[in-house]
Amino acid sequence: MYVKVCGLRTEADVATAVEAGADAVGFVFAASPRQIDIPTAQKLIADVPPHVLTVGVFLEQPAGEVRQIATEAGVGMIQLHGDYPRETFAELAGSRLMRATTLTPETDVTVGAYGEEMLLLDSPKAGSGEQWDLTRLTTSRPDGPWLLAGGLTPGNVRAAIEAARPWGVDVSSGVESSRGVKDHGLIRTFVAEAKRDQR
Ligand SMILES: O=C(O)c1ccccc1NCC(=O)[C@H](O)[C@H](O)COP(=O)(O)O
Repeated sequence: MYVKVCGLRTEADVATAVEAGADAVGFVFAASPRQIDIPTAQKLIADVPPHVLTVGVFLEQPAGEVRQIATEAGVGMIQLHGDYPRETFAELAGSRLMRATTLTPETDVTVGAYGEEMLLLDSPKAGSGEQWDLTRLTTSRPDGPWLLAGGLTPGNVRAAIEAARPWGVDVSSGVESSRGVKDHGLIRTFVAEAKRDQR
């Protein structure tokens, strides 16, 4: 099970996620209590070993701004939230991309449909800690490298994996003690639970 821990803001957050066995770590550049600036991101990313993917998170920011921040910060992948058209993905081609979207009857759930390498199915309010109805996956479900997000916690991630059978999971709110503040014990428990029976 691929595990991404998102919204990291401190060296201790990064060290904890890496030591816990996270496969990817996320840094938020969108307006958010979790937002970090480029110099901080550069410093944190320098501490991430090469086997762990670094992901920059953006929400409805223009492609030029996304490219500039991602390049300066040195992230390995760009995660795009919002109503980005295929043209924006084409503009950012050359970077590794993750398309973050909600699941509606109209959602194209084919991984790569927009040129992305990974797909993230999230709640309508990204980073809110709100869960969504996983039974919607019975009529339409992706295949390949797709991550489930939205209100996952150490306590519900196993059940969510069994219900949705994702390729990976992504968490932010569920491993925080308060909004934007990571709880290192929760990060360790979340990663262990998500990867349980698979090590
Ligand atoms: O975290 C934010 O504040 C945020 C703001 C704007 C766009 C995306 C944002 N976060 C994305 C993520 O952290 C994850 O990909 C995911 O949505 C986590 O959801 P949750 O575990 O429910 O917080």
